[in-house]
Amino acid sequence: MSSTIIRNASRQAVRAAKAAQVPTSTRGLSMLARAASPAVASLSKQRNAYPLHMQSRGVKTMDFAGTKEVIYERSDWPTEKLQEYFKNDTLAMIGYGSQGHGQALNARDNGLKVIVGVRKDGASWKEAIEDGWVPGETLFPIDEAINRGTIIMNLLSDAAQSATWPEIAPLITKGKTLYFAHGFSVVFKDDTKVVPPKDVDVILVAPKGSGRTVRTLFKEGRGINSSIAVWQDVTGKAKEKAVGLGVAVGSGYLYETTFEKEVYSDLYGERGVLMGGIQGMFRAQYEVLRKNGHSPSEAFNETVEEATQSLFPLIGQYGMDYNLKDYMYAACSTTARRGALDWAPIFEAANKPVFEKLYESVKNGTETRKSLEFNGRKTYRQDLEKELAEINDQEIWRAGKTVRALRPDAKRDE
Ligand SMILES: NC(=O)C1=CN([C@@H]2O[C@H](COP(=O)(O)OP(=O)(O)OC[C@H]3O[C@@H](n4cnc5c(N)ncnc54)[C@H](OP(=O)(O)O)[C@@H]3O)[C@@H](O)[C@H]2O)C=CC1
Ligand SMILES: CC[C@](O)(C(C)=O)C(=O)O
Ligand SMILES: [Mg+2]
Ligand SMILES: [Mg+2]
Repeated sequence: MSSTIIRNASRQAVRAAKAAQVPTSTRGLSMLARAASPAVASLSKQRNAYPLHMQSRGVKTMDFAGTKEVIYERSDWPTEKLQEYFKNDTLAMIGYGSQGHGQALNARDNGLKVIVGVRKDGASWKEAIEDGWVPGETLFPIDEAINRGTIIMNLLSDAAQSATWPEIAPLITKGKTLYFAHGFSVVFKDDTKVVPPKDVDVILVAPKGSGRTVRTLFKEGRGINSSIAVWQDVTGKAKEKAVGLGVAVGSGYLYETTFEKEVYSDLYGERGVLMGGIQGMFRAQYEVLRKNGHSPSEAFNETVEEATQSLFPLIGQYGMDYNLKDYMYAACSTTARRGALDWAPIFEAANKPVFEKLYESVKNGTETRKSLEFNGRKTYRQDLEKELAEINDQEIWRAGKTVRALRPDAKRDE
């Protein structure tokens, strides 16, 4: 059974490598094979089952649809090397939201010295204690954590990074490293006023997934993909540190970018297909079905449930590769294929102007200013919760709750 899975994944990886014009003997196969089959990834972890040619061997240049890019892999940074490299460092995780939590716990589990810094009266302080951080030992108020740290990981909310900068900036003294998970604060410095001191390395590791996923993938022995970038390299080691820290916080592989490219693409993606776009598209389709007399369950199933349970995972595993039997199009009927091929360009044309507008709004700082204003309010948590509760209360998501409860594997605590 396992050898069949590996053989199939290997074939898929070879095909994918050919499509990407990468020689099949290169080290990219491990990543391609893992993308092709999570089953193989888990088998590999359990039994070290990868054939040699599929094992990952670190930094490499790969061909992404005709463009060569450098990527870094966890295999270049085994735990012993991480621990040795950062043996004189204290990672001060400032902020304990979704990312702070995931990255701090992963780095701690990788054997690095990590402390957490958050405000004492906030929700994060309590959450950190629940996760085993000890006040006075590994959990401190923000200023004290920065004083104790050598690598200052500023993972406060983007708005809080701006609001707290006047107090934080003087504490970022020569010899420390300033680390972000987003390009927001320094790229939009005219709005945020975050200008790092000239004598410290400034780096970024931006996981391309939620902090919760950063943690769960790490615990499963897998790894998120992250972007890395350098804003300021004083020591000549900034990039190396970024890669090492990227691995320490749970990345499986890392792509090199710039602070600007990271923040533009990130703000754009989350407002677009990843969150805002998909939410809007789901709702529009659902509402039209309902207006035409379809029941809530039918409208939900045909819009969200089938997408998340069946078709999107196929895209995740195989993309749209027509060579593979299980890719999304091949797995659907010829009737569906015909209709989808006809309608895809119509949706593309309708959406393109919206995406153009969105990109412009990101690049000219409008999105940043809105975020700073809203998330900078004292009442930001309550204000957000109120709006999110309104979404929860929309019929589509109430119907979804019942649909999910019917899944045979459903957790019954919703
Ligand atoms: N969420 C994600 O998965 C991703 C996030 N990022 C980036 O990582 C960084 C952190 O994001 P995320 O983890 O989502 O955290 P949030 O944006 O949810 O921020 C939460 C943290 O900010 C603190 N905070 C908020 N306001 C203040 C304030 N005025 N003073 C002091 N502390 C404050 C909160 O503390 P308290 O509990 O005390 O309010 C909490 O610890 C951001 O740069 C974000 O863009 C990057 C990739 C993905
Ligand atoms: C998609 C949202 C995100 O950009 C992320 C999880 O990557 C974020 O800012 O949370
Ligand atoms: Mg993101
Ligand atoms: Mg983001």
